[in-house]
Amino acid sequence: MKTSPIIALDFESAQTTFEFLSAFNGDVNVKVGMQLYYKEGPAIIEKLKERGFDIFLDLKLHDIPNTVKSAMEVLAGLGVGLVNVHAAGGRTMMEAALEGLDKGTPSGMKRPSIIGVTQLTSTDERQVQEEQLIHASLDESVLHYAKLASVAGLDGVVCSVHEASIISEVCGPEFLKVTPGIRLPGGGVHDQKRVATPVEAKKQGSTHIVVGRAITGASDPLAAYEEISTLWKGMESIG
Ligand SMILES: O=C(O)c1cc(=O)[nH]c(=O)n1[C@@H]1O[C@H](COP(=O)(O)O)[C@@H](O)[C@H]1O
Repeated sequence: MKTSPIIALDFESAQTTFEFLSAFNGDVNVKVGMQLYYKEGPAIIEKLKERGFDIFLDLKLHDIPNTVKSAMEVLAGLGVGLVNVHAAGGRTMMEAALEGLDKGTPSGMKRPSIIGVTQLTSTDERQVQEEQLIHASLDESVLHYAKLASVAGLDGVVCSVHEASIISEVCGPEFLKVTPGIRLPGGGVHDQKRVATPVEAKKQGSTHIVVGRAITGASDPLAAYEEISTLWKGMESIG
């Protein structure tokens, strides 16, 4: 997947999605999540591919290994660039996901990259301790899941910007660190807990940023995208 920001297409239908995308060209990366995929099904992927977009299909699979393997076998045929699972599903489940992807990728096509969600960016320290009853810090939990994903053979993880640097140190700079929770300085945080700016994301070693409402909710989405993209890419030439 290109390193451009990934726009989260959290829209209710194909119609609103394509109205929004009419201002953008195929150079942007897009993310299709549960809402849009459950509404429109695989057809939305085909339509986005026709427009030339690279696609992150964010369905966050988490089930028994056999079910995840079979589902990944189906998703592998869609021609998306990136898919994900919850790392909390465990090593065997992640290995099964990878096996399903390998099996389902049509010959001549590249296997989609696969990443494990560590701790959602809407999760904070208290929830890890009290709700998940994990007797470790949030950072330790994220790193634990990143190591588990790495051992299972996954290409990377979803994490917040705040854990990207330690994950790079432990799992290597090539290991994907896809970071949502991106906001411009002073932007609304909404339901996110671990947020950061595009500049911070680059400094901390994120390989990709996922941006939804900071772009889709802006009065001028294209201008917001370009501002975020410039901040994100601008750092590349420095660092
Ligand atoms: O896997 C994801 O994409 C994801 C993981 C995570 O930990 N946090 C997270 O926000 N996301 C997704 O990233 C997007 C963030 O949207 P905004 O908060 O509007 O920028 C949403 O589509 C979420 O579903």
